Amino acid sequence: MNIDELAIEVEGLRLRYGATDVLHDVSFRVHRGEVLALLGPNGAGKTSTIEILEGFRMRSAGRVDVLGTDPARGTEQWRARMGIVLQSWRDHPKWRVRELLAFQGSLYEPYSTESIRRPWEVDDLLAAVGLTEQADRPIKVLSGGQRRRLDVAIGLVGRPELIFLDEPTTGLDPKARRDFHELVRRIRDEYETTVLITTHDLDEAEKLADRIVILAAGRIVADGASADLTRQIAGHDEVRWVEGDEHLVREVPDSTAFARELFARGGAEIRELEIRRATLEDAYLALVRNSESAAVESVAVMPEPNGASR
Ligand SMILES: Nc1ncnc2c1ncn2[C@@H]1O[C@H](COP(=O)(O)OP(=O)(O)OP(=O)(O)O)[C@@H](O)[C@H]1O
Repeated sequence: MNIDELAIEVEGLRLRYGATDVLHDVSFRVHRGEVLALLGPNGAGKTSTIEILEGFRMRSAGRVDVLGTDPARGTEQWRARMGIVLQSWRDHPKWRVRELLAFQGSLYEPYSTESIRRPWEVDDLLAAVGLTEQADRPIKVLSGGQRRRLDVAIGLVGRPELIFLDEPTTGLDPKARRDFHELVRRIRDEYETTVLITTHDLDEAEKLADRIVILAAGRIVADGASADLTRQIAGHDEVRWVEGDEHLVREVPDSTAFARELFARGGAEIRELEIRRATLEDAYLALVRNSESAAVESVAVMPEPNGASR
C-alpha cells in the first residue's frame, strides 16, 4: 500500500440549502487504508458531507476528490469501487439473505480486475459478517441487528476500496458491535480498505479510528488521532479529594505532580483522593460547546499524519 496516496481529499467544501449554509469551508484528507471517524452533533453536516463524497449531492463550492475522481462526475466504474452503508435500511422482505447478496454481487462482476476479484464470494462474506446461519432465511424474519449486518454485507459485496458506514452499529447488541469492530479492522488490515465511518459513539470512534474529524455546525473543529485530541484539547485531569470536612475538585494538567504537592502540604488530612483522566468524550463536548458559543477556528491538533497510526 502506498501510504501517501489519498483516498479522499476535500478542500474548501461549502454547501448551501436555500439561504442557509450547512457546510462552511470544510477541508480534510483520508489516506488509503485509513479508518476515519466523522463525529459531530445532530445536524452538524456529516450526512451532507458523505453524500457529496458519494456523488449523491452537489456541492455549492470547493474541491472534492474521491479515489482520484470528482464525485460530481463519477462514472459507474468509479462507483463500483465504493461501498455504501446508509442509516436507513432498504427493504427487500421476500428475498433470502444469500439470494440478495448473490444478486447484489453479480452487479459488480463487470468491474472485477486482476488485483481485486469482484464480487466477494457469498459464503465467505456471510461468515465474515456472522450471517452464515441466516443464509437461507427470508430477510423479513431477521432481527434488527442481523439486518444491520446484512446492510454491511451489501456494502462490502463489491469488495470496495473505500467504504462509507453511516452509523453502522446503531441497534447492535454489545457482542454484535464488537464483532463489527473486528470486521472493520479485518477489512482494513487484510484488504487495505479505506473506511469513513460516522458515529455518535465516542468509544467506538476511539477504538476503531486511526483519525477523528469533528464537525460542528458545518465547520471542522478538530482533526487528529483520538489520543491527541484528548490530550491537547481537554488536556486536564480532574482531581477530587476530601480535606477535613471539605470536598474539593481541581482540574490540573499534571495530576501526579499535583497529588505529590497535595500530600506534601496536607499529609494525613487528605482522604478519598480520586483522579479522573480526560476522555475523548470530554474533549468532544468541550469542542462542540466552544463551537456553539463562538465561531472557532479549525483546530489542527496534529500535523497531517504520514498515514495511519497503527
Ligand atoms: N434537503 C435539505 N434541505 C434543507 N436543509 C437540509 C437538507 N438536508 C439537510 N439539511 C440541513 O442541513 C444540516 C446538516 O444536516 P445533516 O443531515 O448533514 O447532519 P448530520 O450531521 O448528518 O446529522 P445527524 O447526526 O442528525 O444525522 C441540518 O441543519 C439539516 O437540517
